[in-house]
Amino acid sequence: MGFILDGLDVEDYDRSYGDRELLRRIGRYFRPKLPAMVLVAAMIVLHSLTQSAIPLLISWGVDRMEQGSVSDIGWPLAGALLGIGVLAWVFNFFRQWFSAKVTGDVVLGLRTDAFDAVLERDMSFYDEHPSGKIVSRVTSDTDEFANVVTLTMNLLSQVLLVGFVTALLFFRDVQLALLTMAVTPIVMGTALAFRRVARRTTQHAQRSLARVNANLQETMGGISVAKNFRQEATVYSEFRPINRQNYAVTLRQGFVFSGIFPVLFLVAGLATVVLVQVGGSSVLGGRLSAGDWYLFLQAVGLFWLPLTSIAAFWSQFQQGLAASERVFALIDASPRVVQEDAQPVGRLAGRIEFRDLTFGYEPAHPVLTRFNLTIEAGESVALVGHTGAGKSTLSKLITRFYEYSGGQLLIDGRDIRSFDLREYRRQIGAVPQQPFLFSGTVADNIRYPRPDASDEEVRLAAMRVAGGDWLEALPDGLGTDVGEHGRALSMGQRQLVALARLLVQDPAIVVLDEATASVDPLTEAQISEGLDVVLAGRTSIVIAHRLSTIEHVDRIIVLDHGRIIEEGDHAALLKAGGRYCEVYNTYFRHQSPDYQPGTGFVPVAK
Ligand SMILES: Nc1ncnc2c1ncn2[C@@H]1O[C@H](COP(=O)(O)OP(=O)(O)OP(=O)(O)O)[C@@H](O)[C@H]1O
Repeated sequence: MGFILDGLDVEDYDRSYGDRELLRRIGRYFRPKLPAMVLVAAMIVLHSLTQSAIPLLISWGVDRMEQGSVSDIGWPLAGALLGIGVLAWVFNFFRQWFSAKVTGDVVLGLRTDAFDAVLERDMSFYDEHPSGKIVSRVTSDTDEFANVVTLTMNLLSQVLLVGFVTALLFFRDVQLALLTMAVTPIVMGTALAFRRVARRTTQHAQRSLARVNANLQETMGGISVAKNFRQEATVYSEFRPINRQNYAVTLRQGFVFSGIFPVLFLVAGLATVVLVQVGGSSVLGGRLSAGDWYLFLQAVGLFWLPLTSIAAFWSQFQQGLAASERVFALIDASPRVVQEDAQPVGRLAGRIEFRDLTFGYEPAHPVLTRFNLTIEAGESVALVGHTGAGKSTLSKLITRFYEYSGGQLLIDGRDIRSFDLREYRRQIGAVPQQPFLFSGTVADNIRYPRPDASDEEVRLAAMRVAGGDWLEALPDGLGTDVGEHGRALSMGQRQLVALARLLVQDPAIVVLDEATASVDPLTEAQISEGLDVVLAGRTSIVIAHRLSTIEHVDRIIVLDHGRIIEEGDHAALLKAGGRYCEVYNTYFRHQSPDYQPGTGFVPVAK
């Protein structure tokens, strides 16, 4: 069992809602659909009425035949049955049509809300939860919920049918009707007992599907790395147990679910046997007409099927509730980045001050402790330090992707928590090491931060980056399709697009993680030139990987284990012979144009 359930634990944002709370939430999505639902209800009533009229008509026919007048009623009876059959078909058609519309609209609403929630989540959420699992909540879980909505509509119709048939049975013969009813609690009781186990196995199945999705998503994302390192076998061996687990869990779910029907049908079959026996002797004893007996057997047939599906419905209903619970948990996941106010931001000058700031991805392991740093408006700062020193962490706090636990982060002297977050982020230009491009053209990507930017603005922005020479290397210039994730462009070209995109955004503060990937000297020169233009007049924090950057910034900050251990400009720091020289020797020395292997070390004072 251990293996089967490994890794299927709840996510930390999962929560349990009471059934009533869940139904109330679901009800909110149905409320706007009330008129369509009234129509569906009307169609359900009419359909159930016509369906229960059929055995009634036939039983009347049987009684008449018994009295020897078959030729009188043969054709009218056949005509009436055909008419009622056609009516039942029409009512059913409209019921299905309207209920498909209601279901579609409700799922549309739920999925939109789930997607909005996904967009709203903090970056920390994405660090902690694999994107495949999140995708699974937005897709499979909302689908699961849709199934339940359809089922609920069917159930309503079946409840009505059972209601009509029960009334009919009591009307014809109270004793036989009571006998039929006696079995009902057994059927319902079996279904209720089944309810718990069904819900649990379903949750496991949903979680294991989410694991499969997460694994697939990661594999697709890193397929080039896997192929590069010839790790296909490892990827496969990681996927195999997850896939096997999904198989085992789904099989178990199937086993549990398929268990209920044979049990319910057995109970129903035994009850029918009793009714045939008791009803048959009543007919022979003259207490019941052959038509009534026929009606009973037909009605019982009509009665059991809905009853068993009502009972089985419980488990499927639970399945849908579990799915909706997961979607609501995603929608309700509480944000960690909390703004205390939503003050208008205005145009920022860009002064940044970390004041006694404490932060850790996990509270128990702070990355920054009482950290202090002031960056003046318009200043360019390079962050250097060994891996894990805390460089990206500083940029993630400025972009407000993460919440800090102590101290203050002030922008232009104002608490970052007091800003309208959307407005604030519009003035922060963040460029990751590998700029992400969306499918579309180069122009679409440059326009991304401001969709209303004119073609001319886009062209000017592109021209300002290295004089626009880089566009000549693209087959269709600005109209070139960048492919999925920008794969049709070289890494250097993607960086140039990202720089032009920043110019269109026109942020007050730029946070840039320089690419480590080497590009050809021409593109390198174009990127350097582009950077000069983009960073001019803005506060810039560059996680520096290029020698040309550290040589040109106003100030270099050397970080180590979340502390500033040195700061100053390139020349002064080299002269000081401190920790900066170590970093220089490790990361930048070989980028010098006069570099010869094994030379260019700067002495480090002991
Ligand atoms: N999402 C995360 N969850 C948990 N810990 C993290 C996360 N991101 C970074 N850390 C930890 O925080 C510390 C600082 O990491 P950070 O990414 O800021 O370093 P860095 O100086 O930018 O390193 P690099 O040059 O390798 O990008 C490291 O110990 C790292 O392991």
